[in-house]
Amino acid sequence: MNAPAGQRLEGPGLAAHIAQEPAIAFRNVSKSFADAGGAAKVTALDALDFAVPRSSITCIIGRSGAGKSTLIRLVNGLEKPTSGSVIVDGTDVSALSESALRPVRRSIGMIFQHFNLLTSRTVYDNVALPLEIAGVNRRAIEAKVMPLLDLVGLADKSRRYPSELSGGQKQRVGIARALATDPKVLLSDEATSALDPETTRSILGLLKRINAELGLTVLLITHEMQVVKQVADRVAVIDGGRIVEEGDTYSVFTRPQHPTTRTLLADVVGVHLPAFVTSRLSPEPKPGADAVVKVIFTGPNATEPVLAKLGETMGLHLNILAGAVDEISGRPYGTLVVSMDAGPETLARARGFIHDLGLETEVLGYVV
Ligand SMILES: Nc1ncnc2c1ncn2[C@@H]1O[C@H](COP(=O)(O)OP(=O)(O)OP(=O)(O)O)[C@@H](O)[C@H]1O
Repeated sequence: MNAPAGQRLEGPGLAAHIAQEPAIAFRNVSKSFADAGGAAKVTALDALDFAVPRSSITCIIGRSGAGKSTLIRLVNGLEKPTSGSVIVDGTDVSALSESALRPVRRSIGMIFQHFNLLTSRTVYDNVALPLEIAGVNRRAIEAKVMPLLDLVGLADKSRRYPSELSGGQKQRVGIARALATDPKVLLSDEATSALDPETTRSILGLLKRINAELGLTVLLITHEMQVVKQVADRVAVIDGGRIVEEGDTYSVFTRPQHPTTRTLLADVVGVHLPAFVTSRLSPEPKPGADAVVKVIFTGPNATEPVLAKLGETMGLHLNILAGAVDEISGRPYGTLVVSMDAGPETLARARGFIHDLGLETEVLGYVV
């Protein structure tokens, strides 16, 4: 974003202006590779525009081969775009030479699926490594490394070697190392994919804490939708090298628009109907059939009093078929599937009654 014409920004105005700029911006970025035979081209990213807001935790999701790794590798300059520019914290990294990239890379931390720790170095020495490379003196390194090990909960393991640590502990070392050079941006390439669900939760908790305490921007790529649900403020869906949908995690997860998003999120959010219901479900109303209705609540309001009231007021017989309460980005999302013995008119009135109480409904079909 440029300063308004004729206006020079300084002091608080400049600070506010910088704060509004995204931490990372892809501007019309394309990236193609020669295929294995070298004859044809593979388009990994296709005129992609995308921005990662400052201090957000943003997740990129997409099918295998959609372009996720290429996108993240462009951020720290491991790849150069074929065209377009990649701006990180105000610097166009795509325009920099390898030597000019070196100091910029210090402001971009990265964590990996397989941790990438040096096995011959202790925990302390792994975290110290980027500082040694940057020429920081021994005393300053110590002043930096010990608080970082404290932050990630490994102060008592500083003299251990990676082989003596669990997967979660290794990733904590990876995070401490990534933070050693005070980055503005932390990139994560499937950093929890090799961890069990409980360890994943604790690593995500740590990333959230770091994001909140240090105001660090976190950009993650992952194929684990549970990770996105737990940690991301924002989510972007990449398909065929383009961002096809993006928004706050709650909106994207509860109202996915693009077919790829719908496919990726199928079975991730809300209830799953038992097979004995789905096998009998028909899309058209039939005489004597019950309507199967999904009732959705997105706030703290529960469905049960609503359904009790509905049954009482309209004299309907309701059967609960399935129900679940999810947490997406820290907010509850509840779904309850009921069948009701209602013809078209009564069904419309029942849905109106539920809507008036602030809940949403969707007719899934009809069962005899
Ligand atoms: N160095 C390369 N040489 C040739 N083709 C490449 C190269 N890197 C990526 N590609 C191709 O670019 C496309 C996008 O790859 P990318 O690795 O970015 O996808 P991805 O979404 O990260 O996939 P996955 O989830 O499987 O890791 C794929 O078709 C891939 O084969």
